[in-house]
Amino acid sequence: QLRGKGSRESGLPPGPPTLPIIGNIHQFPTQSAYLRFTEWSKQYGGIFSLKLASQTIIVISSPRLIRDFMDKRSGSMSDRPPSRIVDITTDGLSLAVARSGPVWKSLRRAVQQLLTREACFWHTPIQQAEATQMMYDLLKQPEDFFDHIQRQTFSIMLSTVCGFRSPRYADSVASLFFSIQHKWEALIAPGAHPPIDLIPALEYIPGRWASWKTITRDIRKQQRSMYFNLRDDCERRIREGRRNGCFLEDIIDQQEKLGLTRDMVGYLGGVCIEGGSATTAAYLHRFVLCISCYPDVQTRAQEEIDGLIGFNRVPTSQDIEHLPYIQAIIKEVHRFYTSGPLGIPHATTIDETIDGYFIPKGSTIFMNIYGIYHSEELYERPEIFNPERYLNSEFGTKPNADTTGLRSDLHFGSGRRICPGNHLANSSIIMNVINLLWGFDMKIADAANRDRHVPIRAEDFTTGIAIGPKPFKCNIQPRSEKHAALIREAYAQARPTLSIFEHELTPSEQKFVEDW
Ligand code: HEM
Repeated sequence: QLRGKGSRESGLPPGPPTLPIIGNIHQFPTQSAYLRFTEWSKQYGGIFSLKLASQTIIVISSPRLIRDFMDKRSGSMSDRPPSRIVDITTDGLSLAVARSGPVWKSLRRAVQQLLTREACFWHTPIQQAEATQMMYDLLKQPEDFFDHIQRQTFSIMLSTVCGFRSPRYADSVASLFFSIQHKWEALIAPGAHPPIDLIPALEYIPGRWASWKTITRDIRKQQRSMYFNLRDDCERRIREGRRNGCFLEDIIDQQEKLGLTRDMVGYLGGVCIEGGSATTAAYLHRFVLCISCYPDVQTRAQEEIDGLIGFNRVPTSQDIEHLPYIQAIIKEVHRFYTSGPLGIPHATTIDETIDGYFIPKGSTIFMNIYGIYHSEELYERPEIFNPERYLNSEFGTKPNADTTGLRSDLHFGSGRRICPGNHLANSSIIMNVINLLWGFDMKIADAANRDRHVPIRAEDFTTGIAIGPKPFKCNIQPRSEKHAALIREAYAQARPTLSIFEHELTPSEQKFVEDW
């Protein structure tokens, strides 16, 4: 039975040499797999394979192959790899990591109602009001910018999905959510836990020698408690005749038609909050990092925005149409260090061939977004944060680069699994980027790094499926007293919109809102 195990079958794409039985297990990175995958892609090309015992892994780092294989043949490319850890934690009910099949289909159909471009239009007022509170938070406690960003992205999702908000970060449901989410993402990242899917016997090792068991059990308990409580609150409000038009109310109304169980409804709310909070927060953290480490970019962006808006009003997201350099910054932050460098892995449901290679049914497919965004064949000095590249060409690529298949939203994934939250994410990003550049000067607080261009250092980033910078210090100050006054005024005007979602605040949150 063991004969041939671990070796690369003929017809598979090339890849690093394998060892008998284990294949490439010994070389598989336990963290930041995107960096190793990118090195291998330089050696083995736009498609390469790895063997983890009998399991086949395919890594695609070519935009053309992503288009031809993952987008065009999405029907057979939209499964997720089986994962015992995911099953134990979520019972297979978490949309983002669920296997394709009737459960995923029902969940995906339901989530799309919340996230169409038209539906997102209705979420704009709360997004705008939350972005305004964040500017106000930064006036009051600039040193806590990292938490203010997380609070904001979480609170937007909580309001749209569950109909109430989280006005502060410390000791709140927002901070609890992020602590669970960071553990969850780190647990399911490629290579982060023992290979129990390949060696099922590992599951029988007693818990005291297998820390993943305790972590998995804790995350399951914490996620279910949070997500099911949010669902229960919503059901209670419906029973008491106190609807407020949130997404979960619609879902509960249509539960039968959509084929959802109560557990699925709970996980649906939870996965929207998961999908929308950490990724967008990580983007904004990266934005602040890049913009504060590249002061010349910040100055140029502020000149552009001052020329359009001046100092007599706060910006709105519609201004973005007239701000080409800031549009370029938004794209460059995605390219420079994308939130999900390998996306979420897909899996094939039938045997496939591509470019003459054989891809067996059940292969795990990684889309190496980081590798594409850092390809020297596509980008001039990809390791430098340089928004100007997007003023010179649509995709920011160098002259004569082969851009076949490249698209500007690769960071949202591919095919039928493509991120359904892209419209919501884009509008939050635009609002916050414009606000921050208009209202604040951002400088990296570490004297050694000030005014020096940041290198990309993986060790400064979290590890997990979605990554962002680890907490860092940044001096954030309003650009003038006039800006600060306009922010205070805008916050006062945003209060009525925010208060629509404040019907269930705890007494201490209520006091916070009154005193803030
Ligand atoms: C900057 C922000 C965001 C980034 C970079 C991002 C990126 C991604 C990526 C790469 C995937 C995997 C796609 C694939 O498998 O091919 C994904 C899936 C998903 N995202 Fe996002 N996302 C963001 C914001 C959001 C928001 C605001 C929501 C709102 C609810 C959301 C909800 C989801 C869900 C539910 C899935 C799973 C889809 C499925 O498996 O069918 N994301 N996202």
